[in-house]
Amino acid sequence: MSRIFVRGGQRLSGKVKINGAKNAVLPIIAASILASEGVSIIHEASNLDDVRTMHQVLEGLGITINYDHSTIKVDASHIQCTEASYDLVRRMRASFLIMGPLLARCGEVRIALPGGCAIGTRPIDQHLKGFEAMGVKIELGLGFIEAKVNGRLQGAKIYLDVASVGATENIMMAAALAEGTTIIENAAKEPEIVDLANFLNAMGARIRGAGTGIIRIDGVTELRGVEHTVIPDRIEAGTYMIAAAITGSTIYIEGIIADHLTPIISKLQEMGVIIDIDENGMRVSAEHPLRSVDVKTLPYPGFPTDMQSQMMALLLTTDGTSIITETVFENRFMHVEAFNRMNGQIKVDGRAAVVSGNCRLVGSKVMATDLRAGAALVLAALAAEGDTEISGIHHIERGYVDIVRKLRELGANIRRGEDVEVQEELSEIKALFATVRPSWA
Ligand SMILES: CC(=O)N[C@H]1[C@@H](OP(=O)(O)OP(=O)(O)OC[C@H]2O[C@@H](n3ccc(=O)[nH]c3=O)[C@H](O)[C@@H]2O)O[C@H](CO)[C@@H](O)[C@@H]1O
Ligand SMILES: C=C(OP(=O)(O)O)C(=O)O
Repeated sequence: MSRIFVRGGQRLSGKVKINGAKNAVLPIIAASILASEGVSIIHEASNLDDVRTMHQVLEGLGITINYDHSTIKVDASHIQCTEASYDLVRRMRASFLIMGPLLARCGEVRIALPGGCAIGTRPIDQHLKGFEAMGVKIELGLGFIEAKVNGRLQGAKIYLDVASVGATENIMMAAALAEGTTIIENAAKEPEIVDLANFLNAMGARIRGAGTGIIRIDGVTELRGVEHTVIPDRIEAGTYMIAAAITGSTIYIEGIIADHLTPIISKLQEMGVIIDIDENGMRVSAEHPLRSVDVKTLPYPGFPTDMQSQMMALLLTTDGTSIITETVFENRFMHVEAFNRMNGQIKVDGRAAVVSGNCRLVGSKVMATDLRAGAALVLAALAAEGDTEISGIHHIERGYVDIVRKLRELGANIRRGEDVEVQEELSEIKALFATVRPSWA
């Protein structure tokens, strides 16, 4: 099994370039299903496991899709199948985002219930509530959903009980081809939603208000493929900002939209990190000790839950005690156990974690339990004394392009490799077989 090995204690320096946002490109690929003519050309489609999974999902629908050097081309003029297999959908929650586009284009879909990171129960009731309001009949089978609409989807007024990113995206895509107007109230405001709306509008959709709590979609009868460049990944950028802060280093982060990073920038500044923004990126510079701060995760423009575990790694090294409150997902503290194995002192009480600073992090064998938890362990390992071996790295590879190479280029002592013990055992077995001659030989 592959592992990431880190020897802590190196200062970082130099420049790192941010790739296209995973959470923007996935809905945009799903939205390309809506184009009944023309080819959608999507640039900055990061080379990530999740993007490859979405590629396979569309291929499974019989759509022509081609992925080459961060550019995806989708020709969805012919859709041969409206079913998404359990095998693909369980791997990645965002595959569920094909439901809205398929309902709008084909009037039916059969899709497995979604999987993804183990960070909470993650229901889909708000997606389904939106589709039902638009006239869709939904049947829940064992692990499957079957949905159908007679004729076109009907525009509706939909109030989301929680400002769900996925539900906002799924409903917005369905509504783009619906008859009449759809209004989504208490919509999510994340930058990835604005990027999706920009893509849809370029395709011919009529969407207003994306990025605010009320989105109005006037349905149109057809959409066409267009060319689009995905926004930079604010969570990848935030992760490298913390890499600089946790190692007391100065690095330059290139290719960002600073506005999307406001909640992360202001928290880090509160801690004493110096951030200089210019037109190409930002210089992040830190000297220890940094100040401890309290953090509460919230939907955008609040502090992102996808940065909570990375922030926890940093708070272990600051000068006092901090409280982190996770309000978005009910089970997103799985990384605490691994941090405590590295000599961290964190106590969890419901949705709050009390993080003791001034911690002498010590290298250890730890396991990534989800994508961001994995990234946070890499960060903690950069600051720890000695060697850390991180398993479960398939989680990290879902969402970070070349994290090992990028950190090594910044000066980190980090490599990706196979588990040494397993390798040693394998070579012993190979050596044993080499000495055994079968009787017939
Ligand atoms: C691919 C993608 O973009 N993933 C992001 C997206 O996930 P995702 O779109 O799954 O997250 P949501 O915004 O939907 O979830 C937010 C909260 O709403 C709840 N909920 C959601 C839908 C629903 O029908 N009912 C319901 O109760 C969830 O359980 C959760 O507690 O937004 C999350 C919150 O910023 C991020 O952590 C994920 O990285
Ligand atoms: C939780 C995440 O992804 P997903 O919604 O795909 O599980 C994430 O990007 O941190």
